[in-house]
Amino acid sequence: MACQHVSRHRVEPGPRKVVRLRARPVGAQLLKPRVRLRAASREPLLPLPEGDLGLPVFGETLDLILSGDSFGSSRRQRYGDVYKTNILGAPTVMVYGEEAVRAVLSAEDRLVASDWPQVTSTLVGPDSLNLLTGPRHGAAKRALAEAFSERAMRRHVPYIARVVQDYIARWAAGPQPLAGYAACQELSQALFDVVVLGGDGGRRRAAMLQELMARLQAGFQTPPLELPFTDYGKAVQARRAFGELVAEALAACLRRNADADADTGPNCALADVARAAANAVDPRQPHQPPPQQHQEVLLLSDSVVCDNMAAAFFGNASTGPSLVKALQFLAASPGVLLELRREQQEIVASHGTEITADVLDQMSYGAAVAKELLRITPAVPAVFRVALADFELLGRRIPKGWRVWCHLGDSVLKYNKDAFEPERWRRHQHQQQQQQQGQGQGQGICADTAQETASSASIPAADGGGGGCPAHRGGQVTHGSAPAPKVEYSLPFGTGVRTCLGRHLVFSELLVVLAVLARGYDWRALNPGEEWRVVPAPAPRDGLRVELRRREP
Ligand code: HEM
Repeated sequence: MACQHVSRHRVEPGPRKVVRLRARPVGAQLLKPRVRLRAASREPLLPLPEGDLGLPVFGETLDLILSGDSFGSSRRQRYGDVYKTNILGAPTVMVYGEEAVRAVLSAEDRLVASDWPQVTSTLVGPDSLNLLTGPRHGAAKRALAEAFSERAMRRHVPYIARVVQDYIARWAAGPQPLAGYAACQELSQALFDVVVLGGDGGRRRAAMLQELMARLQAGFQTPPLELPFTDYGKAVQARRAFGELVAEALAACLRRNADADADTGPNCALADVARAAANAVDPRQPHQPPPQQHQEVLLLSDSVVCDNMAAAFFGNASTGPSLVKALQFLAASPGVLLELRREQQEIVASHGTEITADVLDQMSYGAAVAKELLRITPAVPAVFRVALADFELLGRRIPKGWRVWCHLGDSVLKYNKDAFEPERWRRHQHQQQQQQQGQGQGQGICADTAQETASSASIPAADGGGGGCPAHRGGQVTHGSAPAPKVEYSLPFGTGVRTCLGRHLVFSELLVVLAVLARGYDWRALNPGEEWRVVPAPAPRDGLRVELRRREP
C-alpha cells in the first residue's frame, strides 16, 4: 500500500529558509542524534538536486513506466543518492542509500510528512495510523503496539504453525501445478484472520478477505467516482464490509474478554486492543491525572480501532508476496534448502516436532533466509513523503512541497537481477560478533546489534531496519578499527516513527513457513527464473506455478 498512490502538491517558488538535514555516517549515530536540525540557515540558496524535471505536466512519468527499474539505476548512477525528477506533474526527489533514507524518515512531522492520496481517508480511515500525524499518531501507535509486539506474537506461533501446516498440506494434496502467488495470498489472509481478527482462518474467510482486499486495492487505482458499478464504488462497499467484519469480531472479542475462564486460546490482536481500550482511563474525565506533557490522548473508540484494523489489513497485503518468495527462491537454491533442512533436523531432534516461539528462536539460519527474502525484490520498494519545509540533504536543497520517495534498499534497483544469498546475513552477524568482542560487550553497540545477538532468529531492529548494526550497513565502519566491506542496505519495514506495525507478525510467519516447507515438502517452480513485476505492486509475472508434494519420510 505504501507505494500505491500519487498526489499533487503545490510548489512554492522563491528563496526561503533552508533547514539542514544531515545524513550522518551511520556509525556516528550511535553516539549522536541521527539527524541534526539547524535553525533556519541564512546562507545562499543551495542547489537543487541534479536530475531532469522532464516534459511539462507529464514530467518523466512515461519514462518511469517504460524503463521500469532501469529508470532508477541509470539516474542513481548518474546523479548519486539524491536526484530530482517529475512524476505525474509533481516535482519529486528520489532518495537512496541508508544514511539519506534514515535521515529523511527520522524527520517525520518536522521536515516531511506522509503523503497519501485523499481516498485513503475513505478506503482505510481518517483515524488510521497512515493518516494520523504528530502526537495523535504517536498515541495511536503506542495503544496498538503491545497487541502487535514480539511478546504478543510469540503466543500466536503455535496457531500460526497450525494454519500454515493445514494450508501447505492442502496445497500438496490438491491439483498440480499450484498457483503459488494466489495460494500465498490466501494463506496470508488466513493468518491475518486468526492472529488479528480471531477468526477460524478457514478457506472461506481467507477467500472473502482476499476478495475485499482486491477491491480495496483497485479503488486506489481509479478515479474516485463513487457509483455502485465503478471500481471506486466497489472499493467503498468493500471497506464498509470490512468494517462490519471488524465490528462482529470486536463483539466476539468483548464476549471472550468478559469470560475470563473460557479456554479459547490466546487473544487475537483485536481482542488485545479492545482490552487496552477498555482499561484505558479517560484523562479528560474529572479526577483523572492529566496526560504527561506533550502526550496526546487518543481514546480507542470503536471507529479508531476499526480504522486501524483496516490499516493493518492493508499492511498485510505485502505479506503474500513475501511468502511466495520462499517458494521461488528456495526452489532455485538447493544449497540453501539443504541447509535449512539440516537446521530443522537438529531442531526436531532437540525440541520435537511442535513449532513454538522457542523453536523459532533456534532458527539462526532460517532467520538469515527470512531476512534475505525480505531484502530481495522488496514488497514495499519505497515510502512516500512530502517536504513540509525547505531542507538540506547531502548538500542539496529539497524545496517545501516537493514529494520525496525514500527507497528501502539497494535491491529495489535490481528486481530480477539480484542474487539470493542468505549467507550475507551470517557474515554480517559474524562481523557484529567480532566487533562486540573487539570492543567489549555493551560498549558502543547499537540496539539493532543487541537485539540480533540476543536471539539469533529475532526480527531485525526495533525500528524495522533489516540490517542489524548500522556501522556495517553504511559501508564505512566508524566504531571499529578496520573498515568492513560494503554491505547493501535493507529496510524492508521502513524506519522511524512509521516503522511497520506488523513486522513481528511477518517475521514469525516467514520463519514458520520456512520450517514447515523444509521439514516436509519437495517442490519445483515450473519457471524457476520467473520475473517479478513492480507496478502496481510487486508480484511474480505469471503467478509462480509450482509442483509441490510431501517428502518421502
Ligand atoms: C512483508 C510484509 C510487510 C512489509 C514489507 C511491510 C512494510 C511496511 C513499511 C515499509 C511501512 C512503513 C510505511 C511508511 O514509512 O510510510 C509499513 C507500515 C505499516 N505496516 Fe507494514 N509491512 C508488512 C506487513 C504488515 C502487516 C502484516 C501489518 C499488520 C498486521 C502491517 C501494518 C502496517 C501499518 C499499520 C503501518 C503504518 C504504520 C504507521 O504509519 O505508523 N504491515 N509497513
